[in-house]
Amino acid sequence: MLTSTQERIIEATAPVVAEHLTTITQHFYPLMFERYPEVAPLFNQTHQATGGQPRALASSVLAYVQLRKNPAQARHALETVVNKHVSLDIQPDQYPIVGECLMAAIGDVLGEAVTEEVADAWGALYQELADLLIDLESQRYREFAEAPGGWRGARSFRIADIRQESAVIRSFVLEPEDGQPVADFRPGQFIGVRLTIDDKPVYRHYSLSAFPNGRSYRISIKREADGVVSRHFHDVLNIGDRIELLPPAGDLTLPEEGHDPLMLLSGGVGQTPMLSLLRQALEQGRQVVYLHAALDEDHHAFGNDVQALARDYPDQLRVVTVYEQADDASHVDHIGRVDRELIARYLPAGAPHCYYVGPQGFMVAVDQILQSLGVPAERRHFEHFGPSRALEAA
Ligand SMILES: NC(=O)C1=CN([C@@H]2O[C@H](COP(=O)(O)OP(=O)(O)OC[C@H]3O[C@@H](n4cnc5c(N)ncnc54)[C@H](O)[C@@H]3O)[C@@H](O)[C@H]2O)C=CC1
Repeated sequence: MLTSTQERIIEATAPVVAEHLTTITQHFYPLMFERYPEVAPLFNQTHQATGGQPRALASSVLAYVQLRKNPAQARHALETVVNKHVSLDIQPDQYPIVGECLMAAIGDVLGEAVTEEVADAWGALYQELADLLIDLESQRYREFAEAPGGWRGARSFRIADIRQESAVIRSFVLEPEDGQPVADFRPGQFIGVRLTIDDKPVYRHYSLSAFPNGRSYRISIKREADGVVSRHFHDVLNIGDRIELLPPAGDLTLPEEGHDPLMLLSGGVGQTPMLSLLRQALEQGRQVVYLHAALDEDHHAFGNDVQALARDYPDQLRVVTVYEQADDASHVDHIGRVDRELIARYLPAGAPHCYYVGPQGFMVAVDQILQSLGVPAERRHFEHFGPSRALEAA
């Protein structure tokens, strides 16, 4: 609980902190990595270079400052952060490190404006936020550990199978070394992966690309030319190699039951969370349009898996395939990029929920088109693979 003096100080200084928050968070990360190099592997360094991570932290802090008086809304706003933390197995003892470095960064950026009282109020606010996150995360760790096939922390898996799905995407089937069952996840969720590369630990999370089966998990990874971990998966790891998995998490999920029609739209490797969402939606008896956009035929992954579902659910599933480039239009529904006319043609009647994942430009385009077609925000669901950001044109 903040004292009334602390509350007053937060209110008075929030606008100036908000104004400088991105500068503060940009300063914060290098400062933290210098003081505590052991936490650096928890952060994808590419997202530092692009500024995505500092922007995401700034917007979470801002959202919390604005919503903290309404606990339900504050918890909802922090859901994405909690999911990322769970998939990295973030623990309570890491919060004081962030708190200390964030306060130091605020002091460095705002200078003399940060009196002892101001620092004390913001320190208390950080502690309130940290306590809430620790509480939400420990609940999630407990629930997963108690589920049949669940665990706490890292569990050791072996690569049981590898399959090339397209020119750039490869699937890895992961089975636990202990031979015991693995817990179900919610279709659409991702899982934390911990590996050692050049003797250093690295963490990532990847969408689970196959439906829960109790025995194994599957992730499907695009090889990125400058991606340290994706190149390691593609170029170094083989069947039989060991990796560690952290709990699954993520809120791009369907309610347990539902009958509203769905439109799922994916671009490129954004199809990974869609595959299990699609199957779940069909099992729920929903009408589904699944639109997938790929660069071309060589980059089109999982085409056979989706066609198999279309055969199993002929009355429920409509598959729409879009290639940016193709010589022959006979086996695609559209050549080029998604546009308003295309989406309008396939958008299910009624009040559909729409889920979309793809490169930023794809998601921005889809979001704007759906909005213009009258799909309200609460029926538009999307997820960023890296730090969250607004769907604004780059
Ligand atoms: N939700 C997320 O955060 C995701 C991020 N990505 C990232 O995006 C990058 C590219 O991913 P790839 O799988 O190689 O995609 P890609 O380059 O193979 O493109 C996939 C599809 O998206 C379409 N597309 C791309 N930009 C578009 C735009 N501005 N408007 C409309 N359609 C557009 C392309 O025409 C193509 O059909 C990668 O770095 C990847 O990590 C990819 C998928 C999901």
